[in-house]
Amino acid sequence: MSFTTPRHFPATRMRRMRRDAFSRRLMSENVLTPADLIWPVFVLEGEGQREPVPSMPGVERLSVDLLIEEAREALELGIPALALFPVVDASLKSELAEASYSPDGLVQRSVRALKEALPELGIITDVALDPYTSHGQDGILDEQGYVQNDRTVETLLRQALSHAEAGADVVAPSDMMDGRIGEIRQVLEQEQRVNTRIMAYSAKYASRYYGPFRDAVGSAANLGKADKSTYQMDPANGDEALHEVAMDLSEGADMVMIKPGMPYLDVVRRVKDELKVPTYAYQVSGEYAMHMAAFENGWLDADSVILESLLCFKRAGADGVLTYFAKRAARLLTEQ
Ligand SMILES: NCc1[nH]cc(CCC(=O)O)c1CC(=O)O
Ligand SMILES: [Mg+2]
Repeated sequence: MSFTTPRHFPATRMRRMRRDAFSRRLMSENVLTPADLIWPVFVLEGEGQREPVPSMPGVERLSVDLLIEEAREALELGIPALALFPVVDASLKSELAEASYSPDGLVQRSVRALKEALPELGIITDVALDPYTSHGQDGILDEQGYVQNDRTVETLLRQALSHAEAGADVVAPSDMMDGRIGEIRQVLEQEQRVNTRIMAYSAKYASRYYGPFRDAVGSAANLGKADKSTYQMDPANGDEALHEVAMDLSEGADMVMIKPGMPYLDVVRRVKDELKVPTYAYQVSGEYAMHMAAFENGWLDADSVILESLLCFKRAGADGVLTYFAKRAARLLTEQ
């Protein structure tokens, strides 16, 4: 018996196709392109304002004039859309979040300015009250501190309509109240806004990976130790995500989202398999912060890990990814 010759030449050697770049490329099942990326951004009042977010190195809050310049680059890199989040001054926060639907609020003004400067760039607005409430919850509280569903939905309707009227292409309710997609859809139809798309944060989990985002928009201090588990989903649950997504679709959502991203890719896969609709995932602030911490320590190679992390969303079935790495990734993809 010779040890230099295998006894059974395998008919299948998986490594044959991996031997050369051409055959690796031919059998590649998924591809990441700039068209898969949505860039979440934080907008500030004022002009010429730029503030770093300490727990998200490389991410800045920008006033809209500077944001337009950054957004122009994103558009040139092939990024289809950005998702806008406001940093609301503490003096405008209240129990009832009235500032959320002001026609001249920061978001509404920023949408108008962005659409005027860059009409082809899709603008997605966040429909939720947490940047506007004095307590940092996504809704309006009763005397016991419980977030009231239907009372909150009334305010979300006004907020969503004010975004649509400012010119938002997509409104994205991230609040997890029941029934809000159907109500928003009905109001948009009534107000002749039939082409305003709804991206529903359908399966949004009560996650601690949102911490750096809450620092960025300044809701962390107001929220304190309170959590959002009476309306956001339990990380233990998967079937429930399908129920949530199916309901939002039946109420009129055009796109659905799973959030957070990387620890929840099984949910993305299940949603895509079962419902076969435009499905997005959010690589959230905590995922960004973890990566950046490792990059800054020299523990992971930034460029290749960023692209790998985003490609894996595609493999899991996502049609697109909201990621703070959007511009960096698009630049890398353009250079490749
Ligand atoms: N409704 C607010 C909202 N919209 C997006 C995020 C998180 C995004 C991120 O962590 O990157 C949150 C935070 C929360 O629910 O507390
Ligand atoms: Mg729901």
